[in-house]
Amino acid sequence: MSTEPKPDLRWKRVLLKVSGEALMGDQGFGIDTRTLDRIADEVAQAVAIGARIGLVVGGGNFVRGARIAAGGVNRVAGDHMGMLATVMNCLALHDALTRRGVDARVVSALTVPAVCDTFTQRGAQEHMDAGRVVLFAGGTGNPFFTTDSGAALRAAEMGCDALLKGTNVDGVYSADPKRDPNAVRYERLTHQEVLARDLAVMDAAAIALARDNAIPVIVFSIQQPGAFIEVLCGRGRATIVDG
Ligand SMILES: Nc1ncnc2c1ncn2[C@@H]1O[C@H](COP(=O)(O)OP(=O)(O)O)[C@@H](O)[C@H]1O
Ligand SMILES: O=c1ccn([C@@H]2O[C@H](COP(=O)(O)OP(=O)(O)O)[C@@H](O)[C@H]2O)c(=O)[nH]1
Repeated sequence: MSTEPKPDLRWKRVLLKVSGEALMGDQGFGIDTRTLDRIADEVAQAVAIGARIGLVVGGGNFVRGARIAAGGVNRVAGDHMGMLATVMNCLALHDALTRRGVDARVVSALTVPAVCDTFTQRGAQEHMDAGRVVLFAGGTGNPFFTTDSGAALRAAEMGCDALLKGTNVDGVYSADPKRDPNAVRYERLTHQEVLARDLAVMDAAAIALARDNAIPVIVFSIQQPGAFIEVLCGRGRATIVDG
């Protein structure tokens, strides 16, 4: 048994949202297995230091309903495709976690019984309470929603201490930092400030749900190796949205 002292966790029961695009790594599409393995390593490390983890994975590395609809496909069909993309990402991450000996389950809001269990609040809660990593596939299970909203919903249902948004940027900025080189990064904001200033790092429905349930949202770069563990311990480069 390791004699290494375990670091103190600032957040013990968390919902980690990983954007689909983050899984692409440097590729333009799909899953980069090196990135997948690194994220699985970090989740395994978090479990080893005592964190309870629910995971919502996006699907933007494969399909976004709105983008498909812009090309003429029916929006609901496009959103169903997007939700199926989240199932694929969860299956990949589940496999990577299982290979590391982490006890994990995929539960989907969009029922695909041949490949994973169907989400129920009670079943998922039991898994989390037992220390299993729960991968929530299918977002909310409804078209016209996003996996950010799915993440806020599951964070509330699972009684999580915080919603950790692991994305491609290292926090919330005054404007989209990918478009505006003069955008300023914030250390701390309230949910209400994010909504009032229309800071588009997360959709408004997700921020409002987190606000209404007093769930802090922490935005950090999942691209940065080690950042997830740092954030779990209350350190590292991130924006905290709270209060
Ligand atoms: N005010 C902002 N602060 C930080 N990031 C922002 C902001 N506005 C827009 N973004 C964009 O939001 C993205 C993060 O959201 P995410 O859900 O991971 O990706 P997407 O919205 O493409 O699915 C970043 O890649 C960033 O370019
Ligand atoms: O509750 C949900 C969650 C997701 N989606 C669909 O799945 C796609 C992928 O999710 P998202 O865009 O949130 O993924 P991310 O941007 O995090 O990769 C979305 O574009 C939607 O088409 C949906 O219809 N309902």
